[in-house]
Amino acid sequence: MTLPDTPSSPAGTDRTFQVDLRGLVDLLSHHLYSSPRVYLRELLQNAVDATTARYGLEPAATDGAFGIRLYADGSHVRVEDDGVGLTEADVHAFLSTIGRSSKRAEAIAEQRADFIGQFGIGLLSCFLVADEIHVRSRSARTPDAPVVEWRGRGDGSYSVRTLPASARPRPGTTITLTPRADAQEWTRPVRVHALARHFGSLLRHPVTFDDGTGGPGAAVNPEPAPWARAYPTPGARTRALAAYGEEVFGFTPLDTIELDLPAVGLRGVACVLPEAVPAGRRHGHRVHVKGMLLAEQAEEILPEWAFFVRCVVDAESLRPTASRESLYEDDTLAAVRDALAERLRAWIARIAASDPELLGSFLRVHHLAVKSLAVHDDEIMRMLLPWLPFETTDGHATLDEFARTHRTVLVTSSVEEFRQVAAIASAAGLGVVNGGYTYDRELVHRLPEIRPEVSVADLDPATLTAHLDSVDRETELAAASYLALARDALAVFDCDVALRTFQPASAPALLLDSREARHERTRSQLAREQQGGVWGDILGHLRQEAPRAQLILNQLNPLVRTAVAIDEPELARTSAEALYGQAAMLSRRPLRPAESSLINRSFLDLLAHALRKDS
Ligand SMILES: Nc1ncnc2c1ncn2[C@@H]1O[C@H](COP(=O)(O)OP(=O)(O)OP(=O)(O)O)[C@@H](O)[C@H]1O
Repeated sequence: MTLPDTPSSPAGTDRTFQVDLRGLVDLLSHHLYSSPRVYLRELLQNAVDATTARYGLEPAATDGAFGIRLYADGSHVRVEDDGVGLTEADVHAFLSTIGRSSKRAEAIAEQRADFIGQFGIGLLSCFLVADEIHVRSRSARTPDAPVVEWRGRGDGSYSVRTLPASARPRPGTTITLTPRADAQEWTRPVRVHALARHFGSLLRHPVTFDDGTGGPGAAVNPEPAPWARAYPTPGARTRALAAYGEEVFGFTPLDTIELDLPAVGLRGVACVLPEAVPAGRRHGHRVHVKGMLLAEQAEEILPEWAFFVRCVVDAESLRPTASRESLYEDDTLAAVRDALAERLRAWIARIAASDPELLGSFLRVHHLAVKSLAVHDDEIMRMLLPWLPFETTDGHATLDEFARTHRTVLVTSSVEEFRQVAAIASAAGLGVVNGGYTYDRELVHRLPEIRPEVSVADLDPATLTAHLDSVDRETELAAASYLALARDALAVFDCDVALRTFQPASAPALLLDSREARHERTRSQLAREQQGGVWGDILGHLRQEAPRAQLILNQLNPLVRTAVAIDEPELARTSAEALYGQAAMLSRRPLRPAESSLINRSFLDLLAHALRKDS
């Protein structure tokens, strides 16, 4: 491919980047901001920063001397502040230069941390709802500078003119937007008011809203944040925080935990969820920075295990990203996350020590979260392990209750193993805990650390078989030929067959089939299928001495007694297959195709036999 000849400029001529403003606004709206509504947050944020700068300039000014007024009458949206204002030079430098921000200027470097903005792009978000931004400003830093008017348009053009002092008698800035017809949704008075409340309810400078109908402006942030107010009693404080949590999140918290990290100027409240959430599903938290709502779904301020709370926090020193909808993952954020996690642990420790009723309700709902925490946290494990509920052969019980009746606690490694053995183990007087759920087995094994008198062991099929009573020699001999037939019929499943007595007598058979045994069977089956091939050799070499599955027939069961006495070989075989099928179904593990067809076949054979007998 040849490039067309283009008139080339002499080497080394410097040119200036051209910015396609429409393209840039499109980029912001589709990739940076989640919705056009952020225009109002950016306008408010600029007004707040300007007001903060004005207080910096006039530290003696009384609280509330400088405010922010918001108007929306359906045709215009206007934000007016008593902030530091702009001179004509400022307007050229900051308003007309994308990416430049007065808040990064060296002169105010020490104040930079006081501002929310820093990127110099926020104002562009106004183009999401309007084609033109109109700014009229008067500088408080240079009081005799003329009033300056700037009009910036979405096509990238702008104009600046100066006006006499009477055009804006006091320092500050007024920004007016004339919304496009397609943006009415975001600029209607009711919506503007709602957005102002949404983003600005915790702002520290007074903000009012006026819908142009002539009434007095409504306060957007009439009260300080609930944690910053004074209350007559600690109870009143707790109730107010819970009511705030309910207003923000829509649920009545089980409890509230006040958060206060002076080092980063963070305050807020964590609301304990009254209902369980699926493990690992993290809930977003509301993060305000310097009062401005930044993120509604921030996950990063708490560790993963803290999914039992939702927080509202307001921080001075967290850094927003450019979209201002999430936080920079920096050292401060990591330190905040650790410190907040510590607060939650302290709350758990406090209720564990002093509020058993609350602890009970908390663990009923959030035991999964606590288990995931206890696995990595020795202190929480020691404090709470005795109180945590587990599925056991005595039903749902805390480990403390369970260990009182079972000095040896057996634990299964899977839910299905527990299902297989629970009824029989419990009838044999064994105490078994279902260790198949996430964290449970690991936690049960740590019980002796806090209850040294208790021992914990893994329950394997052999342990259980050892607890089942053998039958007497005579019975064993009488059943020998049936057992041999049954072993032969079930050899394809690598399953041994034995006769024992165990309770409950209503259970005809028990299939002890550990996960390792099943893996081993799958492996040897593959090795057989691949015989001679490379894979067959490899799999053949991997043969392990894994336990075989065991079908244990219950001599106490009337059906089994009849079966072992059958002298018709075909029927005996079918009955063994049927007993295996029923025991496999009872274990509730997924059946293999060969097992399903065995169940079908044995059912039909037995049916045919029964019908033949009747006819
Ligand atoms: N209400 C205002 N009063 C005074 N100056 C303002 C006002 N609004 C905007 N400015 C000036 O315009 C500049 C650009 O504003 P813009 O919102 O685009 O960026 P920013 O606030 O500096 O940073 P960010 O992109 O993080 O919001 C500001 O740095 C500030 O100098």
